[in-house]
Amino acid sequence: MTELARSRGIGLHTADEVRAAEEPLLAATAPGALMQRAAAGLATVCLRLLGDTYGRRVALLVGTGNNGGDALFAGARLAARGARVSAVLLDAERVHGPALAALRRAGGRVLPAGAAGVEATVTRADLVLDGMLGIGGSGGLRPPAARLAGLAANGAGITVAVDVPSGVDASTGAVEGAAFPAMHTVTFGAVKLGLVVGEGRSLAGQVHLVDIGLELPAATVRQLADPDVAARLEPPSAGDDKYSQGVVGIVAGSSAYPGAGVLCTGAALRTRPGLVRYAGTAADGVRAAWPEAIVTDGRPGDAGRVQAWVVGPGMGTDDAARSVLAEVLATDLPVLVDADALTMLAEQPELVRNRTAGTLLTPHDGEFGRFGAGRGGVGADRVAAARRLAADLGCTVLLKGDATVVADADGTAFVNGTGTPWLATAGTGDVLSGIAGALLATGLPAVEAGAAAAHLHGRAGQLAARRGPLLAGDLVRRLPEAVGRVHGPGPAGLGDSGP
Ligand SMILES: NC(=O)C1=CN([C@@H]2O[C@H](COP(=O)(O)OP(=O)(O)OC[C@H]3O[C@@H](n4cnc5c(N)ncnc54)[C@H](OP(=O)(O)O)[C@@H]3O)[C@@H](O)[C@H]2O)[C@@H](O)CC1
Ligand SMILES: [K+]
Repeated sequence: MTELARSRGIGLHTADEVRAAEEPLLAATAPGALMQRAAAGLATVCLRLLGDTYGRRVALLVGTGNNGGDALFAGARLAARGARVSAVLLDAERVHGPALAALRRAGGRVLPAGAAGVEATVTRADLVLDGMLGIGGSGGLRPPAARLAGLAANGAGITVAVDVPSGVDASTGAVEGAAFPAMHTVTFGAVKLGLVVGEGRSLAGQVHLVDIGLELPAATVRQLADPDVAARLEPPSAGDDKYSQGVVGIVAGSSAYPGAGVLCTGAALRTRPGLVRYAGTAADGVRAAWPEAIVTDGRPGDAGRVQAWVVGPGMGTDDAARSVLAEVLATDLPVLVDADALTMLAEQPELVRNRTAGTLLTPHDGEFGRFGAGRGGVGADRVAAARRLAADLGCTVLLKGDATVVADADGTAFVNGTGTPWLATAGTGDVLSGIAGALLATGLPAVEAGAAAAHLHGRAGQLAARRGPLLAGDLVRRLPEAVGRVHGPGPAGLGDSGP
């Protein structure tokens, strides 16, 4: 097995996939055994978070399904360790009976959601466990559940979601109205896709996976970790020269606005310093900033041989820009299309439909909406949106966001896990394009190059944000450290310990 095949990242699964995997396991195990595994794992995480359990106040928010059962059984385990546990029931008539009995046996207190003491119970708890809704939830939280989520948000305790924060769609991360704001989510059997994408990402907090013995099909959506990205960044070998490490050509910026060309070229150089070529009207600015680049103010065809192109950031949308875009897309090389080039491409999508080499489009939500398949906007399901545009154009789509999604025309997708809100800054997209273009030139398939680039970009952002507000140029400066970070400290134990 190759290094790349081994480093496939963490699988992310939908609620339907988890349900399908649960069925045979439920049939093959004793009744209630899976719930006991879930509750034991949940209680272990809560014990770790609480530290000393004796006398600590724990509030359970309990819904009508098995998610509530998990919370009650875990609460019984915490009560047995000396915690003062109170269960707030959304519906006292419909609650997991054996789990409620277990909590009562362990000395837990039970009160209905409408009782007078609920507000104090939830807001003064040291830990609030959200067992209102799991993968069986749908639509926005109903009012009693929404009220409890609000109390937990205003309380002082550690907030822990059981399987999924209530109100978050487990498969898409979408939220309609209120949701439980979790500092931690303890999830069972598989990491649900909705915990890492869309609004779900910030509501889930830190995700803890408890193994309950589920056997899932190979995931079609994955998240790369540092070692997975390292496996995609082949370091130069002894026999390499400046041409053999992958040469990227950059078409970005303009004479009036050279910044995008400078940032994009710099990011490519800092990712794969072997050789970067630049062709465009920001040539003077790029030459001054990056004497290491080979620069021409001519057309792409004048730049010399490259293995991949980046086209678009800050290049404008005039006739000259349109003709340059058409020239680059007519090559049989991988091309990354960003910013102004996306605006032009949305008017002429046929330019990419029949390309044989990889094409990586990197839209933000606004640019996404300009394409036919993107009309109506990205919507609540960001993975489905990226897949839709990729399938329509036969391309790879990197949809930027808090958790960037990269999807291929065949449905293979990655959700990025690194980054910081500080990345929402002018010019950071130009940097991402330079990184991804440099990786495309090394021969990585577009979906892999996009996923690895998003990860590196987020890591560079995290490193830069340690010093406060970041500028796009700070990302470029931090890229070598981000590359070093994903490779790890190495055998000698030297290197930056990271953020
Ligand atoms: N299966 C297994 O082996 C294992 C499963 N496990 C656990 O089970 C969980 C799945 O359990 P589940 O299927 O019982 O569904 P669950 O998420 O508890 O919710 C269903 C209830 O919610 C209600 N409801 C729905 N929408 C709502 C809304 N918007 N606002 C308010 N209420 C709403 C709905 O009510 P109804 O619509 O019927 O009135 C229904 O009664 C899973 O996430 C994991 O924690 C683990 O123990 C491991 C083993
Ligand atoms: K929950």
